[in-house]
Amino acid sequence: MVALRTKRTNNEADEPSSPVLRFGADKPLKLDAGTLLSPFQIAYKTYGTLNDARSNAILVCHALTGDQHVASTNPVTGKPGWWEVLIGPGKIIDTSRFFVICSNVIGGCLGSTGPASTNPATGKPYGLDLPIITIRDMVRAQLMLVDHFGIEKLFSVLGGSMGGMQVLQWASSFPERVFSALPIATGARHSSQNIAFHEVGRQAVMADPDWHGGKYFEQGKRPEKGLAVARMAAHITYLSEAALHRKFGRNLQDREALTFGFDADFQIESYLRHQGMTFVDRFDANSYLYMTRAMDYFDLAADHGGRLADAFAGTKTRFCLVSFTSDWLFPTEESRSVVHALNAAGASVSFVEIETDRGHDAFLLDEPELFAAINGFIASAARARGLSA
Ligand SMILES: CC(=O)SCCNC(=O)CCNC(=O)[C@H](O)C(C)(C)COP(=O)(O)OP(=O)(O)OC[C@H]1O[C@@H](n2cnc3c(N)ncnc32)[C@H](O)[C@@H]1OP(=O)(O)O
Ligand SMILES: N[C@@H](CCO)C(=O)O
Repeated sequence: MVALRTKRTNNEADEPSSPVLRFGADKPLKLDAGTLLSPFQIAYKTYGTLNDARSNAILVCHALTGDQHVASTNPVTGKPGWWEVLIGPGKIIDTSRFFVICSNVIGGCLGSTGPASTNPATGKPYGLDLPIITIRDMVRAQLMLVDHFGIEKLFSVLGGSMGGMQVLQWASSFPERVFSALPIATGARHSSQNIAFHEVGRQAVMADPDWHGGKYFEQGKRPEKGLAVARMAAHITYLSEAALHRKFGRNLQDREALTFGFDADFQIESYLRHQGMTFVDRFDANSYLYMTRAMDYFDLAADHGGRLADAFAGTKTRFCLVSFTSDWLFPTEESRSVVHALNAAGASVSFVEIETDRGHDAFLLDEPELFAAINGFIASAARARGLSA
């Protein structure tokens, strides 16, 4: 695998107490694209201890640009784990009680096989020669990891956004392996508008002359400008108009007056430039193409003859769906249609819509109502599973 940039460090060396582990399956991964991925590797982290009955495992699925560093310092950014507010000893997902697994998805760029990995056929990075990866492929790979642990049934699978898509895919493809499921700020398909935004981002990457048809590593280049623009556009969709107004309004950035030029006069411009610049330090451009494509292709109803309820036929999994009022990327209607389908399938399902102006990325923030919903759902599922408090 090609190292992304100087900021990237050796994960294991950085965190001896909580190392990134690597799993290499001894059989190939059958991809929806019709080919086999072999060999392949999953980078993952675990927190807590698997009990003797192997009944306390929680799989956390990350979003578009997330990673396995869910509950401990991210060695690439030096920031806390992306759900460290939620997961850890004594926290809502209490790792002194549960065994938490979080893996970097296939196609990603934090240690699992992705477009920056070496293609065994050429000895060079795959680039666009990596087959398209789907949400179902990601889940099939995670299943091999779960099998590797000898876990028959996951106590819970949870995640937001693209993580929520994986949760729904798990519950649909392997219902007997999932006791409870918590899909947050997600939907059973990617909408036309969402595909449109992703296409803008991909075109920004591909228009960067440093992209070189995806073979930029071989040229010693990276399409940083294109990727930064892609992230800037995408980042707007993770927030809400109300939150942007509240945080930035029309405030000027480090100046008293407009400059009558194209510098970042406004705070919001400066903020977006910052989001774009910091993103390219931690993410690979080709991975961004693959991750966005995986979300675009996701359509659980289409995989079941157009009837979403059939994706969950006969399920015994307990579900809790969560949406946010200001999320215009995955509006509440998307969650509600999953709830309707689960009701039609006779599933056990609860649903919470949380009032907030923080938009789609509210699931990554300290949202008391979100935490209360997760806490209540996990506690009730744990009682039903016979896991003592
Ligand atoms: C689910 C997973 O798997 S994790 C996914 C990967 N991670 C992410 O997507 C996180 C990136 N997303 C974000 O940071 C999102 O903005 C949020 C919504 C989650 C964070 O929200 P908040 O905590 O409210 O942070 P906020 O949006 O204000 O951004 C803070 C950053 O903007 C910077 N910033 C704020 N105002 C300005 C400004 N006027 N000019 C320049 N930079 C600014 C801050 O310095 C801070 O920078 P840092 O993150 O490098 O420290
Ligand atoms: N902001 C998050 C969620 C996007 O859906 C991410 O980049 O993964």
